[in-house]
Amino acid sequence: MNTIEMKHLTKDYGNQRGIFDVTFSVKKGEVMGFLGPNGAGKTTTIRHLLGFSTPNHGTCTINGMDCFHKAKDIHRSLGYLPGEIAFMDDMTGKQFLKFAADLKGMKNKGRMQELMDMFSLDPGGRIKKMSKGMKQKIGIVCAFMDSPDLYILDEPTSGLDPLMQNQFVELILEEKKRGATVLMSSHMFEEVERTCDRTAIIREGRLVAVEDMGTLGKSKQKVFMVTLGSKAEAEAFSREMNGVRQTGENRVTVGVRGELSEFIRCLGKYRVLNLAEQKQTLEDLFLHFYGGDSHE
Ligand SMILES: Nc1ncnc2c1ncn2[C@@H]1O[C@H](COP(=O)(O)OP(=O)(O)OP(=O)(O)O)[C@@H](O)[C@H]1O
Repeated sequence: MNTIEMKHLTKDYGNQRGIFDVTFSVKKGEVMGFLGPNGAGKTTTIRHLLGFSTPNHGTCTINGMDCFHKAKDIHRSLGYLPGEIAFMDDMTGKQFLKFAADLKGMKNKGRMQELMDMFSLDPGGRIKKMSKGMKQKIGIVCAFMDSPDLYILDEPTSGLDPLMQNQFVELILEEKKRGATVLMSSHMFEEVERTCDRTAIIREGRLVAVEDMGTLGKSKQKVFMVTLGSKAEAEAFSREMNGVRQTGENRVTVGVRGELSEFIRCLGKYRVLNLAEQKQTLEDLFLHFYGGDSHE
C-alpha cells in the first residue's frame, strides 16, 4: 500500500483555478518533491491531504485512510508544515512549542532542543515580533520534534537564508535515512534535486509529470553565463558554440547538456573574464523536459 495516494483529485474554484485530475502516489520511505510555479496548485493539493478541503471529484488517502473523513487519525502521526504559518502571536516561541508538544503528548523534549540547536533558534521572544525566517524555523521544529513517519511540508524553506536552507536539506536527508516518508512542495528545483527520489510537477492545476530525479537530472542542461574579453570575441564564440541563448556586448549565455568537455575546449580559445552557472528555473525545466527548447 502506498503511504499517500491521490486519484483524479479535482477542486475547481472556477476561472481555470484549482486542481484538476491530479493522480500520483508516494511510497513508504520515499522523499517526493512537488514542484510548480506560484499558483500552480501545490497548496490546494496539500490542503486536501490534510483534510482541510473536500474534492469535487477524486479521492486521496494516507495509509489507506480517507484524508477528509479520517483527518484526526491521520494528523496524529503526521509532521505538517503549512505554507503560511498562523501562530498564536501573543505567545513566545517557547510557549508555543511547549503547547504543541503537549498537544502531541510528547514526553521527551530532547529532539526539540536538538532541532532548535540545528537551526540556531532562540524561541524566547514573542512570535508576533519574529521575522518570517524565525517563524519558519519554529514551524520546522514543531513539525519534526516528535519524529513522525510521514511529513507533508509546504514550501519548507521559504524565508530561510541559504545556510539554513542547507541545514534543512541535511535534516531531510537524516529523516530519509531513518525511513520517513516525505512529500514537500517547492518552486525551487535545487532543493528538490538534493533531497528527493522522485518529483511530481504541477502547472496550472494539472500534473504534467511524475519523474525520477535521476531521469530529470540527465535531461537537465546546465546554463552558463560567460563574459569574454571583447564583443568581437563574444560573437566569434557564439558562432562556434552550439546552444548559445543570447548575446549582449561581451556576454554570452549558453546551455550545455551532458559533458562539459566540448564547452571548455571551445572556451579555452578565448579570453574569459568570468564564468558563472545560472540557477535552473522551473520554466527551463519545463522547456527542455518537453523538448521545446528552441535555443538549441
Ligand atoms: N479558496 C480558494 N478560492 C478560490 N481560489 C483559490 C482558493 N485557493 C486557491 N485558489 C486558487 O487556486 C490556484 C492554485 O493555488 P495554490 O495556492 O494551490 O497554488 P500554489 O502552487 O500553492 O502556489 P504558491 O507557490 O504561490 O503558494 C490559484 O489560482 C489560487 O488563486
